[in-house]
Amino acid sequence: MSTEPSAERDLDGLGEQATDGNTRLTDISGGTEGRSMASIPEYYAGKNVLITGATGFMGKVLVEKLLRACPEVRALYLLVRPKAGQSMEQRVSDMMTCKLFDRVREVNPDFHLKIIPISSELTQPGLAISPEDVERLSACINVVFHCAATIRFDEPLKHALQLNVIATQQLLSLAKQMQHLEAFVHISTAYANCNRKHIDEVIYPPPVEPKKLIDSLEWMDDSIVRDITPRLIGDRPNTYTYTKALAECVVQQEQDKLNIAIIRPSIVGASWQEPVPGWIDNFNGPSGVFIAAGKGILRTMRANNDAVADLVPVDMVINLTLAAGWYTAVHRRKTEKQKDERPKSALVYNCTTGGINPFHWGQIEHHVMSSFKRNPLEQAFRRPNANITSNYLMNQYWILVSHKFPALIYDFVLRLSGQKPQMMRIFNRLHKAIGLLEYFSSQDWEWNSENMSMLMGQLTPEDRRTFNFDVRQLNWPEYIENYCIGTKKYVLNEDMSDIPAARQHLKKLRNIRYTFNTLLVVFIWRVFIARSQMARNIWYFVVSLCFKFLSYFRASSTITK
Ligand SMILES: CCCCCCCCCCCCCCCC(=O)SCCNC(=O)CCNC(=O)[C@H](O)C(C)(C)COP(=O)(O)OP(=O)(O)OC[C@H]1O[C@@H](n2cnc3c(N)ncnc32)[C@H](O)[C@@H]1OP(=O)(O)O
Ligand SMILES: NC(=O)C1=CN([C@@H]2O[C@H](COP(=O)(O)OP(=O)(O)OC[C@H]3O[C@@H](n4cnc5c(N)ncnc54)[C@H](OP(=O)(O)O)[C@@H]3O)[C@@H](O)[C@H]2O)C=CC1
Repeated sequence: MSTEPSAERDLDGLGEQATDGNTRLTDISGGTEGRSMASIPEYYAGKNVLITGATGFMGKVLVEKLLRACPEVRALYLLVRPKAGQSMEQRVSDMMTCKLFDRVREVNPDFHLKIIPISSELTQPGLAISPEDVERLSACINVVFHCAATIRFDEPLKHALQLNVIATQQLLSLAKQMQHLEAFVHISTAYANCNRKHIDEVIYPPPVEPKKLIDSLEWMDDSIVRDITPRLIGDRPNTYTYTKALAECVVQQEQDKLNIAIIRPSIVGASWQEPVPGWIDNFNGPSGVFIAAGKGILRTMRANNDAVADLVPVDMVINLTLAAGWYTAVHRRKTEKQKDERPKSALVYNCTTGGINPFHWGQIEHHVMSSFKRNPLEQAFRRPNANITSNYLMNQYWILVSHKFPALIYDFVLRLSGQKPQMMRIFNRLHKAIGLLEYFSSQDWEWNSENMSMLMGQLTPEDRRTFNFDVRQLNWPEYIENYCIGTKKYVLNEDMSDIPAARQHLKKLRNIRYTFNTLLVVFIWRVFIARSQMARNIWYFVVSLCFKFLSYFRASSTITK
């Protein structure tokens, strides 16, 4: 149960209203309401759903799962912006041809008819939605899933604030105009409060009142904002976690007007089972690190072997999100009797694995390496052999020896053959990226995830299977193997039939390394031993010592026989 001391029973006994205004689920598995509720697919049948961030990693999985597992859903309205010379219609139709949608395409080839793209640029006033579309959405939307955000760790504060906080505020205003809205589900991050070691399923007081910050940054130019950013974000590592914390506060401010759920996933990784094991489409978080290690580029990284790696598969996060949407709407919808009641306060779901089924960075390293040795990536730079260490000096040493030195040699060879040097540039980008991730891999956090467990207790056995987010069932070695294969298949678009050739390539690299090491020894021998009398004397001394030891052990083993 919650660690917060002052909680009083909620009206229907299903939740606890704490004095901080946050609500936590109590044990309701025996409650009658859960049993009388419609199942998840029944609930979404005939509903109009609005999704932001649908072109992103999690948004795509959400759209796919909703279409596949809730085939009676009426329509999905996706807020999408035109990008890179493509219209929003073109982007959405490209998205639907992606492999991710193969399964739903098999079952319902006309699934695209349920998708209605709405042009929207979230950083613009009114989200740049046309008045006709606003009217349309206000009249028909029943559930909102807000996934859009900038997840870049190095985003300038003004932009991160604009997208993660102000856009959320504007979406909430739009939601308040929706006459038939039953649930508003906001996707946050488990790291929004990473300045704390123990994180409950509550919304913590924000580092600053969002409105005050928005007003003050409005008149400042970018260079001033850049200068004061470190002071503002304080003990948070980046503008991403800082603005996501502010966004939670903005959402909380509307909790008396809307039925709200907040989902806080930790590090979202490739899919566990659905629609296919290992589906992933980006380099964010650990995926880029795994690929760099699999390519043999990354050899060292600062991480704590014993710290919990709080990875959570994307399909589990989406299953929880859909279940939370259902629960928020069904449990919190005002009944005839409760017509005048205000919605209850927002429920927060920490969607994490570490407290229930922990796995550590050291184990991840081991399984990633062995998986890429079994299923190598094409054209690896070196044989995969990355080591993580929490020792700063050790890491710096290996960066010099295993990153910079080989990059220099490689670029030298490229220059000699008339090509443009590139390896040092790649390493510089890699160092920047892993530098931003190290904060998360060098320490661990404790999340209370009771609302997640309690929500599971509310599902029918059938829903529990279809919308499975039981992280106890995760078999980590198998998951990591599929994750690595997924990066190969879906991010790098490599063919699995090329694995024998990739293995041959690794053998070639191993032979090159043996040859290189032998040549190095011969070189050292020639330069230092063969040319200097003192080095020769030391060498003979060491060799004779070895012989003496050897004959001593031989003699002692003969005596014992
Ligand atoms: C074995 C060892 C085990 C230990 C393993 C430890 C792992 C320890 C993980 C901790 C993880 C914590 C996660 C916190 C949990 C959250 O809350 S989730 C939010 C997670 N957010 C992120 O991960 C975002 C982090 N990324 C960034 O902030 C920025 O991308 C970086 C790292 C600053 C790099 O910025 P940049 O230099 O501007 O580069 P960017 O344009 O992003 O991409 C670089 C290149 O990557 C490629 N690329 C990037 N994205 C894509 C894409 N979607 N498709 C194709 N190519 C792409 C492209 O080649 C691109 O280059 P070009 O397009 O220019 O040719
Ligand atoms: N990935 C992770 O590990 C984690 C993610 N989260 C949260 O989950 C949510 C989804 O993350 P994820 O899917 O990984 O992120 P992605 O970066 O993959 O997707 C972000 C989405 O937001 C949209 N978007 C960004 N800027 C705008 C804009 N100005 N106007 C309209 N749409 C915009 C993007 O659209 P476009 O395609 O046009 O750029 C894209 O659809 C986020 O809220 C994130 O904070 C939480 C914890 C971990």
